[in-house]
Amino acid sequence: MSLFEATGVSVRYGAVHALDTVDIALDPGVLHGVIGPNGAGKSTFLDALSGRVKPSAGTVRYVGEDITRRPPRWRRHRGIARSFQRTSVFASMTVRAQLDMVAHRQGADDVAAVVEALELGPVLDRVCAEIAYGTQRSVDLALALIGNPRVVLLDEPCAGLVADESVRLLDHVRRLCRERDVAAVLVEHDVDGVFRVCDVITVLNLGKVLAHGAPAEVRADAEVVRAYLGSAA
Ligand SMILES: Nc1ncnc2c1ncn2[C@@H]1O[C@H](COP(=O)(O)OP(=O)(O)OP(=O)(O)O)[C@@H](O)[C@H]1O
Repeated sequence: MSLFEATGVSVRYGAVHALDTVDIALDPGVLHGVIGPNGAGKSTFLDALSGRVKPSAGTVRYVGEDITRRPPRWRRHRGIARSFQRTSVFASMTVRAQLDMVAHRQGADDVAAVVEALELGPVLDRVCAEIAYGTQRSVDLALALIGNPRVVLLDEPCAGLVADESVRLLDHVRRLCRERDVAAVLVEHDVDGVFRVCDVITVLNLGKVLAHGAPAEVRADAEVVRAYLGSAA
């Protein structure tokens, strides 16, 4: 049994099958990439895993318990954290105030450790609107890591970053996943980054799993190359 398992998860928006019988199994210390073209269902999948949308079919289990109908707040308190595609940072608050606010809500006391891990010490007393966008994305990641979650779901943490900022953030994600023994999902358009840092990759296309496996295996998959990677492979 894996720490976190989704089986046969489907999500419909009216007539649209955003997700069609998708499975995933997450284990501690393993970074699991989810890639696919626009509209493939990646964000919807994270929404279903984090409780933001209710699947029309399928089951989500955490430590063996069926949590399919549990809301996001319940999941966050029990160690399933999510970051969002758009930054969730409050522009007018200092970095420290935001981290403290989330720690208070979670009853957590690990702010100092998270600050150290993401090298946020120098910006702690700065207002978020005034720090570099790349650092704001690190603050986002820090907010998700407070309270020592066992599962972390990351929705495009590198959106809007330049290449070397992306490399740095993904290196952080990989290191934190290993060091903290976190089971992580990384949804990301930076395909090269995903192939570089992830241990296992699921490719979605039109709401279905197109391929699943180790990075080298997925990169060589003819269907994946045809539907998604094209000449970039
Ligand atoms: N709230 C919604 N109402 C109706 N349709 C939706 C809704 N959210 C998503 N969809 C549709 O579901 C499908 C999957 O969308 P989703 O945003 O999950 O894809 P994605 O892979 O995350 O795309 P992107 O890479 O562009 O972020 C798309 O066809 C999208 O138009």
